[in-house]
Formats: sequence, structure tokens, C-alpha cells
Amino acid sequence: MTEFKRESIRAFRFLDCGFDAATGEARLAYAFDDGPALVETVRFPGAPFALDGARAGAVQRALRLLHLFAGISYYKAAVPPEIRIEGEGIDAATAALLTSLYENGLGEFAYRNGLSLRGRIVFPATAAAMPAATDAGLRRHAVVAIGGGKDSLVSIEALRALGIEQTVSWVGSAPLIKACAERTGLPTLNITRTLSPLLFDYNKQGALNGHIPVTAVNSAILAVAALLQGHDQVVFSNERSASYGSLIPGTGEVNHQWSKGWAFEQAFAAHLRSHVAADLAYYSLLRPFSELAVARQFARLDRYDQHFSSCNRNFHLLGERPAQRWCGVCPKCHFVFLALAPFMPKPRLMGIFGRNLLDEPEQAPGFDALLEYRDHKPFECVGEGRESRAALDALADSPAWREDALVKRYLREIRPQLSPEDRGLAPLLEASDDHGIPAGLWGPLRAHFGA
Ligand SMILES: CC(=O)N[C@H]1[C@@H](OP(=O)(O)OP(=O)(O)OC[C@H]2O[C@@H](n3ccc(=O)[nH]c3=O)[C@H](O)[C@@H]2O)O[C@H](CO)[C@@H](O)[C@@H]1O[C@H](C)C(=O)N[C@@H](C)C(=O)N[C@@H](CCC(=O)O)C(=O)O
Ligand SMILES: Nc1ncnc2c1ncn2[C@@H]1O[C@H](COP(=O)(O)OP(=O)(O)OP(=O)(O)O)[C@@H](O)[C@H]1O
Repeated sequence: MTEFKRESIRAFRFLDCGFDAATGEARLAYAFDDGPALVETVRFPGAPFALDGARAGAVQRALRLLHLFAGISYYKAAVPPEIRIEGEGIDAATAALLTSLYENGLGEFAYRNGLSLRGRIVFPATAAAMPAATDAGLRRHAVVAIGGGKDSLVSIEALRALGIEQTVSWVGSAPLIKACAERTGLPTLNITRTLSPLLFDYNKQGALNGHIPVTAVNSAILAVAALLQGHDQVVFSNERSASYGSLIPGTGEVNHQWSKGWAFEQAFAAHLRSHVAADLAYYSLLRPFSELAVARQFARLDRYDQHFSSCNRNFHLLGERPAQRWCGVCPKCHFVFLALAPFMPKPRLMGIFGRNLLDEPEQAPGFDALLEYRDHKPFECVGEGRESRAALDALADSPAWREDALVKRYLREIRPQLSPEDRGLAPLLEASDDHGIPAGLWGPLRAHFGA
């Protein structure tokens, strides 16, 4: 085992990255000081790739960005004072993007580890501003990320209804995502990613550990995949609610989902256009919508009821995955149950989860956190507190739900403390104007949602 002494590490080094067009394998290398290389590999199906001049250049630039993004998994292990980029340097715009990603994307990690990262992460800008990227000759086709949960399935079905050609794409080997992707009946693309095994050795020796902005890494991987396929858009399914974090007394806002938020989407989309390929678009199809609006849209489909799961316990790289698709006790299970309940017949929802989470009194603390009642919003991909409050309030008025233990408790204990604006779903179902959806798509999408 390679020895890892976090306190004595001075620098995190981005060594080099490469792509083998014959095998489709990308290699991303990093190191701490003069220690051994930490090598991550990402394998893109479809090799061998024959790339022309413009597209080859764009792939190279996207790969570079992926190298810089994916370094966050390793950097976090020690958070040393210096960051060194070997070989060709980066310009000021790239350095600013990376500083923002590392600082904000590691916000939860920093909070939980008692660290302050503000002003501590410095990506050195040593190159002149890059000339604006030009078109890479891409054709209209969406590379759509799928995560096995409700959100991406809503997007996939919306794109299908709007007649957009798409390839359903995912990173990693989760069987649940594969099953959902196959269920769509659309063309699929599964990219595999292997983290450096040295990271797990370092973790055993007390490396710092915690949440990383995995959506940013997946976004950069899918940008490379789109360019390799010659496709012109990467589509994610990050809803409006993802831009809001947990409000921690004495600390402020910490957003577990920062790289699913609007600030990251805008910055990454602009950077791809200016630094990678002018004709490559990146956007979230669900950005204008709240979690509740997405849940309502999902309830209009029933094709995935016995296939999807939003429970993150299905997505571990190491160790056991749960026997059931829904563990029933984590914040995501709580939230998805609550968000779907106002829009789905009760027997259908109980058929999906196999139980009624709102009739389990011992689960009260979990639901309280979602409501921001006596606790902060959990560090998970869940909706805003006001969405949870509005959903539970709607159930309190429903004969089907109001006798359930946690709904009764809400009526008795919590509703009397809420102001009128915390009641009522309708305002939360309205679409907002902040989004990067292509102009021609937005009108038909809005009509499809009925929003
Ligand atoms: C599945 C999960 O929730 N994993 C988080 C968990 O990791 P754990 O140790 O329990 O298991 P593994 O996922 O197998 O990870 C093994 C180690 O590898 C490190 N690692 C993993 C992936 C990666 O890209 N980089 C890594 O460095 C990881 O730190 C482990 O040591 O706890 C970890 C520590 O808090 C989290 O980092 C793991 O989170 C994964 C990166 C992950 O994929 N999480 C998503 C399910 C997730 O949280 N998605 C967010 C998206 C938010 C965003 O801004 O991107 C969401 O749904 O809200
Ligand atoms: N393994 C993955 N590979 C590629 N994209 C992913 C992966 N996991 C999640 N995503 C994408 O990241 C975004 C955020 O994931 P998230 O888990 O919120 O969505 P979801 O799985 O579609 O729905 P839910 O919120 O119900 O879990 C979505 O666009 C999703 O498609």
C-alpha cells in the first residue's frame, strides 16, 4: 500500500490526459507531490473513432476540461495549498470556471469536514486567453443523460414527444440505470469510468472524503461523448429546485446539488461554446420546472413504475446495492414519495414503494427535515422546503391521505404554525424564465408540460 500522509502534502498536480481513438479509452492522470500517479480511465463505446480536424480538436479540448473537472475526486483527498497544472497552461476564464466548481462543488464536503475553502483554491492561469472556439460540424441529435430516476425519464419522454432524435446515455455500471435505459426502447450509450484504486487506499489511510459535484464530472464526460458521436447537444434533467441549498444556521447556504444548479449550467454551457466547440449546446430540459412540476409530469407516465428508482443507495461504486429499489428510509425516498403523492392514485404509489411511508410514525424526523421543521433540508437531491410543505398540505386535505399518521401529525402540529403562502401547490407548478433550452424547443415543451 502506498503511504499517504495528508498533512505533509504540498501540491496537487494535474499530470496529463490522453485519448486512444482506436480503443475509446481516455486516461486522466494526477499526483500529490512526487507520489505515484493516480490514473482514472473513462471508456467511450463506439471505437475506433475516425475524427476530422475540427472535431478532433474539439474532442481534445473537451478531454482537457474533463481532466480538470475529474481531478476533484483526488484533490479532495488532501486539499493541499498548491494546485499545479503540468504541460500547457490554462487561461483566466478556465481558471475561474475551475475555481468556482471546486469551491462551490466541494461546499458540502468542506462544511462536513470543518474546512473553509473560500479563497484557498487557486487555479493558476498561465496561458493567454484562448481564441473563441469555432464549429465542429455537429449534427442535430441529443445525448441525454439518464440517472435511473424520474427526472431524466420525464425529459426523455418529452424529447420523444417533441420529435427530437436522442441517445440515452449514462456513466457507470449501475444495473438499475441500464434497465431504465433499455425500457425507453431508444438507442443507448453506456460509458464506463474507473476511479484510481489508489484513491481507495488513501481513503483507508484517512484521506479527507465527502461529497463531490458528480454531475459536473458526468456533464464533462457526456460532452466528450457527444463530440465523439458528432452530436450537437448534451441534455440534463436538473430542475429549478436544484439551485437552492440547505440553510445552515451560522454557516449560510450549502448546496449538495451545486453542479445541478443554474449557475453551473450557465457557466459550463458558455465555456463549452467559447472554449470547446461553438456548435455544442449543454442545457437542462427541466430547468424552468420545480420538483413538484416534474413529479406531476412523471405521474402522467406509468411505463417506468416498476423500473425506476431515485434512491441513491442503488448507485454505490463499491460494496452492496440494496435488494429493493427503494430503501424507504433515506431523504430521496421520503421526498419522491411526498412529491408524487398529490399527483398519483394512492394504490399506484404504494405499488411503486411497496409501503406507505406517510403512515410510519418513526419516519417523522426524516419528513420534518424536508419541511425545514426543526432541522435543515437534508444534503440530498430533494426539493425546496416550501415544495415539501405544499405537498403535505395538499395531502392533509385529501380523504385518501389525511388519516395517515404523519399527515395527521402535520395537521395537528405543523400546519397551525405555517403562513398562508406555505399552502397551495399551484404557484409552485408554474414554469420560470431562467433556462438555457433552445428557443424553438421551449414553446412546445411548455405546452407538453401544460405549464
Ligand atoms: C452512491 C453515493 O451516494 N455515493 C456517495 C457516498 O459514497 P460511498 O463511499 O458510500 O460509495 P461510492 O459511491 O461507491 O464511492 C466510493 C468512494 O469513491 C469516492 N468517489 C466516488 C465517485 C466519484 O465520482 N468520486 C469519488 O471520489 C467516494 O468519495 C467514496 O469514497 O459518499 C461519498 C462521500 O460523501 C460521496 O462522494 C458519494 O457520492 C458519489 C460521488 C455519487 O455518485 N453521488 C450521487 C448519487 C449524488 O450525490 N448525486 C447528487 C448530484 C449532486 C451534484 O451536484 O452533482 C444528487 O443526486 O443530488
Ligand atoms: N450515472 C449517470 N450518468 C449520467 N448522467 C447521470 C447519472 N446519474 C445521474 N445523471 C444525470 O444527472 C442529473 C441529476 O441526476 P438525478 O439523480 O437528479 O436525476 P434522475 O436520476 O433522473 O431523477 P431523480 O431526481 O428522481 O433521482 C440528471 O440529468 C441525470 O440524468
